Amino acid sequence: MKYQELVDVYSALEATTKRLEKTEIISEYLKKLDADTIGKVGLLLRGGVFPAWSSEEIGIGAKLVERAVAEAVGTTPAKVEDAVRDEGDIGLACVKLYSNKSQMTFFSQPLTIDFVFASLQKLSKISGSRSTNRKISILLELLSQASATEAKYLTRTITEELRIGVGDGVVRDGIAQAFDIDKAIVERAQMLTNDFSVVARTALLEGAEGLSKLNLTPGTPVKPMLAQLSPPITEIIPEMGTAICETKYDGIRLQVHRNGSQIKIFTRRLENITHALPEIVELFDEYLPHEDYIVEGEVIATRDGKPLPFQNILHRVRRKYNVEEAMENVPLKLYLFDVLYYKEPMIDEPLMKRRETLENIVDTSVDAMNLSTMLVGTPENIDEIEELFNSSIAAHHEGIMIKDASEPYIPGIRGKKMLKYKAEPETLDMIIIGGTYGIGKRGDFVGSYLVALRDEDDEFKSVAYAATGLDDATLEYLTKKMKELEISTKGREIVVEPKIVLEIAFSEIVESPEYETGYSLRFPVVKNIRKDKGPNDVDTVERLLSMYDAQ
Ligand SMILES: Nc1ncnc2c1ncn2[C@@H]1O[C@H](COP(=O)(O)OP(=O)(O)OP(=O)(O)O)[C@@H](O)[C@H]1O
Repeated sequence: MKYQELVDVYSALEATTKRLEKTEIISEYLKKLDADTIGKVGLLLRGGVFPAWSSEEIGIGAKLVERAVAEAVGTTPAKVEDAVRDEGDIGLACVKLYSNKSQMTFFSQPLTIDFVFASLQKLSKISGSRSTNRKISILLELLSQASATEAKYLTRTITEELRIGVGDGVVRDGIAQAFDIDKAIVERAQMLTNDFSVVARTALLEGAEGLSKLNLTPGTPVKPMLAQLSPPITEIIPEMGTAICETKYDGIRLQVHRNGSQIKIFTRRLENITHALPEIVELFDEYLPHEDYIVEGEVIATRDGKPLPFQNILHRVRRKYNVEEAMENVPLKLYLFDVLYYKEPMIDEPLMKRRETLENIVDTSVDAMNLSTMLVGTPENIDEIEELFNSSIAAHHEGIMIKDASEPYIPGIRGKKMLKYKAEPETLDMIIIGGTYGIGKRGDFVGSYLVALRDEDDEFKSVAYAATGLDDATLEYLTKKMKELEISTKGREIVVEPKIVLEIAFSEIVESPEYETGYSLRFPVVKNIRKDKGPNDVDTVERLLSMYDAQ
């Protein structure tokens, strides 16, 4: 199957903002594909060649792509860089450069989806000495055979920014429509496997029945169930009837998988961090049965028995070297709160049953291994729930979680069945898409950051400029990062690739036509750089709107 056909689909998708049209385009295209190709296209439509659960990435920097483009079209990297600055993106720059292409390719064959897919996967595996040359030669093989539009989307895929306004939702709807399957069935299959290649292929070969059979597999991470902000305890508990109320710990959420004798640890972004936490692997090996399981919990860093701020645990997890030393300096403590799989999938069981299973399988006789502190809350013991909240705060934790005891585990959903009740006001995680350099002495620093939220098509929409809450060292760090991610700079305004996530607090959400969301924030303050989060974890415009309605 020719790559150009997929590229025509990309162009059609980019040309419309209407969700139904996008769904129709995808569905019509998918119907034409065989089982092998549809698996690849399932991933390529989302701009990648690895499933969402995989930590593999193409891993090619913008500069290297610019070098390869320069060579492919017979110009200099500086000219390519200029074109990127003028056009605002490597893809559009390619369209311009390829129209003036001086290099002729002899015996050029059309690119196929198979070849593109295999080459992009190969790129991620190259490391070590002379790796740059080997990467360039793979890039050149692709780019010298590419048409202008192929080069546009190839370079965007390689730099991991496809920009066709297609999120998981549209791909899911496209698959559902192509094979006449209920959207909810496709969605569930995607949430459980996190792999559009498996979902698309199964939909084609086995339809709804095959998709319904897909389930969790220990070893493959699943998107976690997320929490909404809780209304007052006195309101929500009568509504839920029976709730499991637990201390909310301020650490990092871990999903721990055992498959045979292998234990793997993933973050909530499905990143494999097993290597950074050897003592946690050991704890699981020793204090849980040697059965296949998927268990979730929060890990916190402690000193003298007291919890340390979240940043400390982040440093532990990010560490690649001197892990042993860090183990001594930052002792970790685990608080397990859910089990998704034990010998068999458990997510459809009510939370109360899952909690009972967890209590039966975890040996908490060692200080580091714990279950989350919990009580069963009902309208009759609201005072005890309030007491749990107070004691959690007094012990320097964040607050409490309030979870409906009768509910299943729904991966990837931020629903009403799992709530958080915190002492601190709510914040939103936003992505930096640009900024403004300061004036005078501060002229070298980006002092004000244009932040954005994710819409339903995974496009970033601006919300506010945040300029408060940063010390000089952080300003310096952010400015350096922004320069690395720079797309263009005009005057004092810089535009960057959306990669850095900031946690922003604010006093109020207000309507504002100046920003793309149509809303803005009063008194935005940067609380943290969320190095543990990426573009996919950025909060949504929908969430902003629901907070606006709530205020
Ligand atoms: N007992 C607990 N049960 C469930 N989650 C817990 C618990 N203690 C701490 N947590 C953490 O709280 C998070 C739930 O809040 P939420 O879904 O809003 O995640 P978040 O976006 O990281 O928000 P926050 O920044 O408030 O933690 C979980 O992902 C988990 O990391």
